Amino acid sequence: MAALVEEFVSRQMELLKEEREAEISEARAWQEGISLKELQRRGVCLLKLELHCQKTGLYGHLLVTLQPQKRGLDTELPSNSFGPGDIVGLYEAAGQNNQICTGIVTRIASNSITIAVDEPQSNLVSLDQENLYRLLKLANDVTYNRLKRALNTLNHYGSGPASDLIDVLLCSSEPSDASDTKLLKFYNESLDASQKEAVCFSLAQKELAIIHGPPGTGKTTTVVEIILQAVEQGLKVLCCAPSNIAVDNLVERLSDHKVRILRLGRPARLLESVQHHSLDAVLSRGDNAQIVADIRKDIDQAFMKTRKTQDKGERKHFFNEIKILRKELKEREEMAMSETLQKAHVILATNTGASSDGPLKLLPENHFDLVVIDECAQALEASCWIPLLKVRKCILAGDHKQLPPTIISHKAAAQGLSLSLMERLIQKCGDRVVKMLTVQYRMHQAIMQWASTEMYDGRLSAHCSVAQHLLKDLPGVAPTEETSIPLLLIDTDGCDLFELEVEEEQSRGNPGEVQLTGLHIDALIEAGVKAKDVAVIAPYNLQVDMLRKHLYQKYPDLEIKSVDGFQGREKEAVVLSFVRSNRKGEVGFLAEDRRINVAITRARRHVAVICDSRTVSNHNFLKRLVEYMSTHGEVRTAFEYLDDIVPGNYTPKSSLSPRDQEKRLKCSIDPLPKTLGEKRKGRPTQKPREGLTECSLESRGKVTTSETKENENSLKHKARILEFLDSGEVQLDFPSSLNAHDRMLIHQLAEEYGLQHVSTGEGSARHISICRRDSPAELSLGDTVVCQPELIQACPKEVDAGGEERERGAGPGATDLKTLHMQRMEREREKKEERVKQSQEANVNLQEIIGKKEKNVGGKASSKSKKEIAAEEDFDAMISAAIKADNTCGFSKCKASVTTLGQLCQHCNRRYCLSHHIPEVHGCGEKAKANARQRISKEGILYPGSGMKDKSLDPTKRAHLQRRLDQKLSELSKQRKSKRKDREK
Ligand SMILES: Nc1ncnc2c1ncn2[C@@H]1O[C@H](COP(=O)(O)OP(=O)(O)OP(=O)(O)O)[C@@H](O)[C@H]1O
Ligand SMILES: [Zn+2]
Ligand SMILES: [Zn+2]
Repeated sequence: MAALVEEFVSRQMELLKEEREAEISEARAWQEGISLKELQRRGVCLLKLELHCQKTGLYGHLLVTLQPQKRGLDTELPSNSFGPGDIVGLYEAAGQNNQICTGIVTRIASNSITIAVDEPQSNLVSLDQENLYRLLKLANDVTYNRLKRALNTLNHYGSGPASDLIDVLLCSSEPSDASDTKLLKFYNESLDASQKEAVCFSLAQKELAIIHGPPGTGKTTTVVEIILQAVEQGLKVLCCAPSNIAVDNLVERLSDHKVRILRLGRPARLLESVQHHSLDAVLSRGDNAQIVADIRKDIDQAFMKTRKTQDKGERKHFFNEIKILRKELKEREEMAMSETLQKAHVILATNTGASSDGPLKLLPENHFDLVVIDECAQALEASCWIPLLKVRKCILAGDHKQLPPTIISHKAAAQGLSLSLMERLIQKCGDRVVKMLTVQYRMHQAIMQWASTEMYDGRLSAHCSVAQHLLKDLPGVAPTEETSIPLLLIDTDGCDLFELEVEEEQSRGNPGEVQLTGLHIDALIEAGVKAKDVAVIAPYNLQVDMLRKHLYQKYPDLEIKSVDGFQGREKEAVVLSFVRSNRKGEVGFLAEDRRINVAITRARRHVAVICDSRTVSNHNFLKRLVEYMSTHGEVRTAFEYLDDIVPGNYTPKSSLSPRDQEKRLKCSIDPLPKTLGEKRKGRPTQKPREGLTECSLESRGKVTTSETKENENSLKHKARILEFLDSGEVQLDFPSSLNAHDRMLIHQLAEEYGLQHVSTGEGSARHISICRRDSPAELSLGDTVVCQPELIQACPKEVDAGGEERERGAGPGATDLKTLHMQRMEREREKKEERVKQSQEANVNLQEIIGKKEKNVGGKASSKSKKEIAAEEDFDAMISAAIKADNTCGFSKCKASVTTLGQLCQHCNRRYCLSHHIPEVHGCGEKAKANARQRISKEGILYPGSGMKDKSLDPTKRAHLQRRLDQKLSELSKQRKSKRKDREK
């Protein structure tokens, strides 16, 4: 038996040593050969500090408060990573390495930092108001030493309270039979059956009970009930967790009840309900407090005197006085503290905070009856042994299907350091010691179901209060497409939104996904979701940084963090950027299933996953996630957003290799899925790639795209077309500034009304025109290609033979884009049908007029030409999307470029040069006035100019952006070239 313990201890020691060395060498590699200035920049050093004050704190520790040098301009400390509990070295600013003392940070504010100085009694520190000092963060070995001490104690454990427990936890000894469960009166009557069962079970067990609490199942609620019941039974409880936050969480929850609780260590949360129970606060309310305060004052005064006097003898006298005062102080404080500790029903601390070199040394060995460790699956096992050695029984709560403790050394982790006590015991003892909570109170059923199946044996169920809840049910949130679905997959497959390859960087970023994330967040916020209710989660720090840069300014309340930073938290909506997108199919960090589980299960009402399904599907677990999202949620392809994220990320025409161009061309010359009149035949004939595409095709039926903007635009275009039909004019030109989507809308509307439509002009001047079929003019403008009979003949086969013919020419990438495109078109068509139905209902009169027109128009247009034009147009749309800002002025006869200095008229949607952009100049005066009147009466705001809010950029800014864009494009194409070369080598 002793041998088993010894073996366990020596193994743990080895792994901890390994970890400690990794920690130190990481810190060293990081600080070596670096100037003090650079260290300050990295947040681990504070230069040029002056003494603000020194006081005597708890235990007679000297508390030194430092602040930035007043002479300097900064009254604030530079940004830094100092925090309470950090070990620091205090140095004189002059000279390289004269350390005065070490200490622990007790308080840090924006303009001051306080440290508690560890001083040997012989070397009393006295700092000088005139001097300058600096602080350097030191490697903290307090934790390591405490872990080692606990393991050593375990190794030589005699007959203390924990002997039986040690046998159960480490040796072959079986847990004893449980005592009879008593009928309990629950403090919290609303506990569900699985929670009540867990409470009764935990109390009845003799040595060990484990509560497995999957996300949102009320683990803490259950633990609180257990603690209350234990106190009711007269037990003294030591309650621990690996992090200060988790401890504070329990303190807060317990503080609502009539139990005496005491929080050791420094609370991380500043909540009154938490601070109130800290040891300092409790002591300061005690009987002894006044006396102790008096003594401290005496010490401080004696200190002042030592500084004033120059006389050596006198100084020595004062120092002696201080020593005596400190001794008295210490005795009185310990007495008060011991009393306080004895009186408490529940003492809470971090695992390492429960160490016997802290206040707990003041309690007798048998004081505690029960240790409860929350978030046990995230603690190093050695740290659990610190509290465990004090009791005969423990209750462990946590979820080993979420992330294990963070470990720096890969080797140590691989050899078992990341295996938590909880997980190890479940492996060892099995279900006999475990109760799982099975009702969850967080996630929509659809979000939960995935996690339940993948991680929790399908045992979870969603409480009815959350099972169907959606973002749109939140107050102030409008029902939009985004707020009405629990699951959304935005797939970048085939869109070339690759991850960044940063050399010598472990971390990864993906600018395309950053943009997509931004667009989706825009949609959520526009619908009324509050930024503070949204979490943006990425597995890589680089991506987190990039997302912050992109989003914080716009939405400061957004929380953007790594997965690990969100464990234990929840948000109404979660947007996940998976980052990885590469040809090799590497998923790296994502391969940790528990990380993905944590990420997804933070969400209450909505999860959006942005990923490259092709890359991430190389990992089976992720593949199943993608499949789940595809069958149970909505799938969009990033392709649908490309219009909006061009040109920063999308490869423009100019920088494509000829082959790529050809590929693009091929894949985009797909006819639109059989347009009007041939309903439901539009599905692509080619075989979709693997599961995903198939799933997304299946799920497409559920899609109810209703982006309000799109509708608005479509109504606008429709109105214009109706106007045109009424006007008796022959031809209607749409501005070349229209984006690809608008062109598609127009194309569809033209089809709907049996109008001829065609793209005219070259390059940037290209725009779409429509005309009547019966018109004698038949689009006879200059260089316009009308209906292009040659083109139809050039590739009749392609049009007729359908998918197979085209597939031959296009590579796999092309097939994907094609599929995506087909899906989009199918959706467009469905939407259009919906719109037609709506307008039929609402606009009977208008429809009658159109009906007459349509008769005149003569519906039999060449369907081939339609398809051909559509295909050509789609290609055109892609290119124009890539070089969006590219036009000439919309004023007839003006040839000025509007690429950099153009402005879009909101009324006619054309882009004009600076001399023609005023509505009155180019003929939109009336509309502008009407609009302004409307606006003024609606918003009560008067905008300058023609009464329209000018959303366009100011010209200089625009020019600047254009230049940056050009630079970026040429950079990208250079990069691509050099990469290709590398590959060829
Ligand atoms: N029996 C219950 N009836 C109603 N609501 C409950 C019940 N139990 C827990 N909840 C609610 O579920 C939410 C989560 O509870 P709690 O904080 O205890 O969960 P947890 O499991 O500790 O969370 P985590 O998964 O982050 O560890 C809380 O809002 C809580 O009020
Ligand atoms: Zn002009
Ligand atoms: Zn205009």
